[in-house]
Amino acid sequence: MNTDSIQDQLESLTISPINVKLKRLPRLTDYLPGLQTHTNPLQHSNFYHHSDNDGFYITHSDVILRQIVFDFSGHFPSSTPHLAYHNAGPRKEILFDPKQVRAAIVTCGGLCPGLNTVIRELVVGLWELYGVREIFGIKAGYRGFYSSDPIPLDPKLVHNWHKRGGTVLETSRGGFDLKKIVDAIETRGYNQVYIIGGDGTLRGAVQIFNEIQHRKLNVAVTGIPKTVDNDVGIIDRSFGFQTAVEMAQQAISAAHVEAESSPNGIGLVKLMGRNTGHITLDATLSSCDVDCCLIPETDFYLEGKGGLLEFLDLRLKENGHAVIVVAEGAGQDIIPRIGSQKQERDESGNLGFLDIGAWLNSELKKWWERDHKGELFTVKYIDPTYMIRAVTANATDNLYCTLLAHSAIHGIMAGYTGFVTGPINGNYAYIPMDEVAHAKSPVNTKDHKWAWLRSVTAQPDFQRT
Ligand SMILES: Nc1ncnc2c1ncn2[C@@H]1O[C@H](COP(=O)(O)OP(=O)(O)O)[C@@H](O)[C@H]1O
Ligand SMILES: O=P(O)(O)OC[C@H]1O[C@](O)(COP(=O)(O)O)[C@@H](O)[C@@H]1O
Ligand SMILES: [Mg+2]
Repeated sequence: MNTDSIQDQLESLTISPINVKLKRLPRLTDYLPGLQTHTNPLQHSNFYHHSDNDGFYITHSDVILRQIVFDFSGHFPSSTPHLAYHNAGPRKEILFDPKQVRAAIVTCGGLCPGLNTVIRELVVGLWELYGVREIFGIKAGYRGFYSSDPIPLDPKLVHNWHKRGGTVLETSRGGFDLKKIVDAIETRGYNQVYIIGGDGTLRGAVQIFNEIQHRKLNVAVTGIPKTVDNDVGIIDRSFGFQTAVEMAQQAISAAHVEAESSPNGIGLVKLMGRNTGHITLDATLSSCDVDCCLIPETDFYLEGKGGLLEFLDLRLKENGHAVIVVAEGAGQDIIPRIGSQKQERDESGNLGFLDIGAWLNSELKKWWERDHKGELFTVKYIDPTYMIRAVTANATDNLYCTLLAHSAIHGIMAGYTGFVTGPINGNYAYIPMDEVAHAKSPVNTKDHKWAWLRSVTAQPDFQRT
């Protein structure tokens, strides 16, 4: 169909009913049917003006479609159901009496810019929007539930936390003991649990939620997805990611300056990215200084036709310098392991990596010595690791963290449980927690963005012919 006829067709298109499948969210009333409802205290707030039909309150029938891009040339609407999620936001009726709420907040896993903003906004939101007065911080990750006393939190205490990197509550890996955690939740009398963490944390949160249901406790659990690597699926992107990309760019700029300022200079930057190359990819695309971007989602090799060394040889001849950016999880298969060297795991069970940056640095030097002995050459290796995540969130991420925190509060107050809040197509949605805990988000090397990267760098595709 040509463009004009599609235009004509769209001008008068009637869409027949779309086949939508709404992702059901667990609610406390699923297993505690007698719970009383309360009017949302925002109804009496001086700051929020709302009437019944101004759209301020979100109803259970307000949904967000997962897929918003369609092919109108005959495939829409299809018989395959379109997934939909509940829209986040305040509900007119809530399932908690704010005076009875005892909220617990915990941060788990690695750091990410914006953690303190989420904590701050959970505290301020619970306190100011709903009038909750019992809010507790759990120290140092999951183990804090059973191994230390909680920290009472209030808006005064947290007022400037968004200006600090890291997490004031502290975090840790490992220490997940389901029975001890749920026992502690029960004994301490928490009835709202806010768990901020990545895929591992969310898998633990699903178990906590299941155990709470099993014990029929009046406790709602929500997850707030945190990952500097942006490797959690379904949501548009994770908080802190943009900030990390900005920081990564500083390292790339420095590598570029160093490389440009030496004959045959190579700038080599290693960035975070355990299983995904999102930070590396976005930092490369936004810097425009990178000659080759290496990520875990695609293999690469050094020697021979179409390899990295041949490519660098050409770039150095053409430009006199080159910049390589590599994600920490890339190239793990090509680094030789010494003897019985095993891949170690951290306390959470995540595989440790061989150092791709240090290995490339040494291989590049060996290559030059072998093939270009006597010619000037330098590699400047920059490994900013923790510098890209141990910073405060930028303005965009701060705003994002605030909306996430408030959305999580509204959802829990409405009696939803076992859910995660996150943006889908730019709108905040409530998503079943077990779905997010298992959804990955690799870089798609078949899509337009990766093709764009390849066109910007003109790097090899590393497909051996
Ligand atoms: N499959 C799992 N089941 C229960 N708890 C888990 C699981 N995976 C990780 N955890 C716990 O979640 C916390 C954070 O996990 P980790 O993988 O370190 O970070 P992240 O949540 O950022 O992925 C740790 O306390 C860890 O013990
Ligand atoms: O903090 P650690 O244990 O040194 O871990 C570093 C890892 O943490 C990350 O920043 C993020 O990992 P998580 O999302 O699992 O917390 C990875 O990019 C990196 O490999
Ligand atoms: Mg993880």
